[in-house]
Amino acid sequence: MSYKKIEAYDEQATEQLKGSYKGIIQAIGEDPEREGLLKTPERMAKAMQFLTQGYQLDAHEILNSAKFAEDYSEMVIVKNIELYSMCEHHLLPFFGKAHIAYIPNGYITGLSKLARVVDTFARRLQVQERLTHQILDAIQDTLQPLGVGVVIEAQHLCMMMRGVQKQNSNTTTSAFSGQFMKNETRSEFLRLIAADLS
Ligand SMILES: Nc1nc2c(ncn2[C@@H]2O[C@H](COP(=O)(O)OP(=O)(O)OP(=O)(O)O)[C@@H](O)[C@H]2O)c(=O)[nH]1
Ligand SMILES: [Zn+2]
Repeated sequence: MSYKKIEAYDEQATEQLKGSYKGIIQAIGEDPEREGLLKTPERMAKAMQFLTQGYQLDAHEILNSAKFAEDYSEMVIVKNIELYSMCEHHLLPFFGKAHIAYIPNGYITGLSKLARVVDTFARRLQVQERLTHQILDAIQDTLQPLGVGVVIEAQHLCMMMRGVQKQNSNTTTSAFSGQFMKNETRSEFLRLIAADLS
């Protein structure tokens, strides 16, 4: 596998994040020197690097690493790909499911690579709309299929734990290209994932 995976944490980033998180712990009135919190800045530093590892990943490389010539031109759908991301406004998680479809045009990709592309863009500071488009663009640019459809449904903790405090709101975003601009193709995709949409 040629693309980069996070296997070791960056020492400089870890040190910088540790210092910042210690400051945050102090600023909220806690004592970073008490036993339970001693290792917390380091844990947080590593957790944050894990949650933002998408910046180290290249979606084009991922898709190209398993791009196969294949004479299949029906819709390929991978649905219910779970995702965890972080809203760029509050750095609180949003999480849900992505559904991806494409119609090959001479090339297919490894199915797991579609899920990896979701993680590549989800593990960054995001808004759901941009996440949806970035996934679509990466697949469209790399495989140049006849069309791509991406639907994401997610719940945003910044709307649940704080702020407006709505526990049941679900946000759905979608992006379509090529054949999916046609009503018939788009409807087929939406019908095939409908059972999983809430
Ligand atoms: N469009 C979009 N908005 C988002 C996303 N994640 C969070 N938000 C919203 O970003 C907005 C930021 O609004 P601001 O008024 O600047 O922030 P705020 O004062 O914390 O807003 P409240 O959440 O309403 O308390 C909020 O309405 C959030 O619900 C996202 O993925 N897409
Ligand atoms: Zn937010």
